[in-house]
Amino acid sequence: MPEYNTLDDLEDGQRVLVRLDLNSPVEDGEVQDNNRFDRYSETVAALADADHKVVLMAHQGRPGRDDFVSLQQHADILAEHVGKPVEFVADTFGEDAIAAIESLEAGEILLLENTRMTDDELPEKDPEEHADSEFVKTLAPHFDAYVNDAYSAAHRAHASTVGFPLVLPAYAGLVMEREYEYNTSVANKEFDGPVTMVCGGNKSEDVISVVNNLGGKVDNFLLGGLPGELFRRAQGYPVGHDLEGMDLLDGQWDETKDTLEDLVENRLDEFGLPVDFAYEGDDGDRAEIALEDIEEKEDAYLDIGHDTIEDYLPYIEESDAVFVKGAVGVFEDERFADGTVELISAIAESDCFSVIGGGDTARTLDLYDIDEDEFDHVSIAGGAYLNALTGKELVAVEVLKANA
Ligand SMILES: Nc1ncnc2c1ncn2[C@@H]1O[C@H](COP(=O)(O)OP(=O)(O)OP(=O)(O)O)[C@@H](O)[C@H]1O
Ligand SMILES: O=C(O)[C@H](O)COP(=O)(O)O
Repeated sequence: MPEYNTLDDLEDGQRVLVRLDLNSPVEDGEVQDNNRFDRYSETVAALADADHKVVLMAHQGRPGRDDFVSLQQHADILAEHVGKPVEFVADTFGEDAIAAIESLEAGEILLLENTRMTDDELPEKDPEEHADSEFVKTLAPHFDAYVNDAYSAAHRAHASTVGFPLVLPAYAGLVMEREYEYNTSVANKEFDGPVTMVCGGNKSEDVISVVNNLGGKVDNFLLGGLPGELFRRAQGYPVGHDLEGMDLLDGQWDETKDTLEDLVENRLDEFGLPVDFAYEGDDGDRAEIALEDIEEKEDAYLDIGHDTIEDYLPYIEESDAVFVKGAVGVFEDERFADGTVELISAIAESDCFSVIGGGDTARTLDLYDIDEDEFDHVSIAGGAYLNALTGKELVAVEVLKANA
């Protein structure tokens, strides 16, 4: 029984305001199609098919950054995925927006302008304060219901995520429902056999947070990416140093050194750590070096090596549940994708319960043609996925629950 209202509780034929998370990569001003559009098209189509007047809100980028652009292109991309027109109005809650909302017929879809283009959306505030903003007070009377499907923005207390559910009957959308159920499963579900988590990426803080919060739930943490190097550095190996002109590892080392040293001293039996690394050889090809042969760091290590992959595979094969947080190498470059692709493929082949995240890592499936259906869940969230894994509440989900 869900702890919040879902689309099953929503009567047909209403005026529905829907919060999506269409935040996407923008390259040279062009919004890049990605799996968020595909996922959201299901919710949007379901609402349109139920004869609702469907008005969508979403954000793109952050003010001051290059990716802070209009949602005009998002409307066109979404329309392709939904298979129906998606109107766009370049206004958030002014006269043009209201006119466009009021002229909508049952089953039609309208996307409003980037929510972060109104000052009322940011910064983080209490739901009550957001509910009292002009943005919420102006738009809400034009609707019968609010649907939040923006799971990946559910850790943000913004007007569009926490203000509207205080003044309108609120429902979780299809993406929200599925993400919430699966991403909290490592914290809330019981598994009969071993539970393994593959942790990589480029943020050691994220991995420390996962390791500290899930010690009792996860039996094996298989480490790669930057955290893999820094855990080895904490044991005294000369890895995890920045090369000239880079600033990824040494800064993180300064911030996390004490915690990492404590973890490798006291909880070593929970960790799988790299025994070899891949780097770019003189000819530009992938080269590998064993940890024990590294005398002094001379190269940037961009993937776990094949001996490490072989060490890790049995853990995956023997687990009842496997979760992924972060890629174990720079998978965007084919030369350094072996670790990530081989581990994720092994999860796909196993019949264990499996969840793949976060935002960057899920792209591996698209890039290397790995079928999403092989996993129980592939998350499209980054920060919200991390919060859910580590048992932290998501403010927008809590507001939905309070409104149920
Ligand atoms: N050894 C490495 N050196 C540098 N970058 C690495 C290394 N291993 C993995 N990465 C990079 O880490 C990135 C993914 O890291 P991140 O921690 O952001 O994971 P994520 O959870 O998938 O994403 P997000 O939290 O942004 O949603 C990838 O883009 C990958 O290229
Ligand atoms: O893409 C995301 O992870 C979400 O949309 C959150 O974006 P934000 O970190 O800019 O709030």
